[in-house]
Amino acid sequence: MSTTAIRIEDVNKIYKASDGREVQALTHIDLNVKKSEFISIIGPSGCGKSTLLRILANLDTPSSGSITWEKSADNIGFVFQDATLLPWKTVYQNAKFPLEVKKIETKENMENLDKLLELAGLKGFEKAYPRELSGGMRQRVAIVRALSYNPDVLLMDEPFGALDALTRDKMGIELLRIWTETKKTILFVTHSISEAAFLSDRVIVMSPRPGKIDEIIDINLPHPRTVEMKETIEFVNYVKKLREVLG
Ligand SMILES: Nc1ncnc2c1ncn2[C@@H]1O[C@H](COP(=O)(O)OP(=O)(O)OP(=O)(O)O)[C@@H](O)[C@H]1O
Repeated sequence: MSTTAIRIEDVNKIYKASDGREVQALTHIDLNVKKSEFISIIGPSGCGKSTLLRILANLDTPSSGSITWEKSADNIGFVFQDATLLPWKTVYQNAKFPLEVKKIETKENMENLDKLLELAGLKGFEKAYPRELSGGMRQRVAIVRALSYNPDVLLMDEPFGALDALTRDKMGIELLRIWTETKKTILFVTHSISEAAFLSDRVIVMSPRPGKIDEIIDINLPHPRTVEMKETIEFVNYVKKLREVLG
């Protein structure tokens, strides 16, 4: 039986806009995220996807409701749309930066970092600088960096949004490979219905603001997932269903 990694209960978020107006960004969000589950979150612009991720990352607080972590709320990795690498540091230095900051450059962590760089196809590029990398490679460094301290949960906010369609497809496959190897719990925000269907165990569909969960769709496609699967009736039907729910 799968255990719960994060329990989100009746989370609401109201922002105070600069003109004094109140903006209800999230309303009654209830969700049990299972351990090692891949969840995507889709919904129209402004429905609160990033807000939910920011609250989970402890970068913001809910106005009401609660979030309960199976382990520690500190044990999370965050990947944003832009890789946000430090331009003056090499691939290796960027990837190990959190270990340096947290002062946990142990033998085990350094070995794990080497494994992750290999898994992400970055072996041989350790000494390269971000400006010498493609967008996809930069994003892979950001993913390795987020995984370097072995977080249980990875929060990803449109991580492939700035990539071209082909690179984006490849990155999806890479991410699934890393996910299968590392068994992380992943929450993944995307604007792409097809990407959500392809990557996920479950897709959370949110309604327009004030964001609430409209529907949760289980994606029962086998693993490992391949690009060819996108041509199957099952996959096309999932995409159709998600599009219908989004309205
Ligand atoms: N710091 C803030 N102060 C006031 N309002 C905010 C703040 N952050 C977000 N909002 C509002 O909350 C709502 C949800 O924003 P959020 O960025 O979470 O949406 P989103 O679904 O991630 O959007 P997108 O898909 O466009 O990235 C929006 O109406 C936004 O204007």
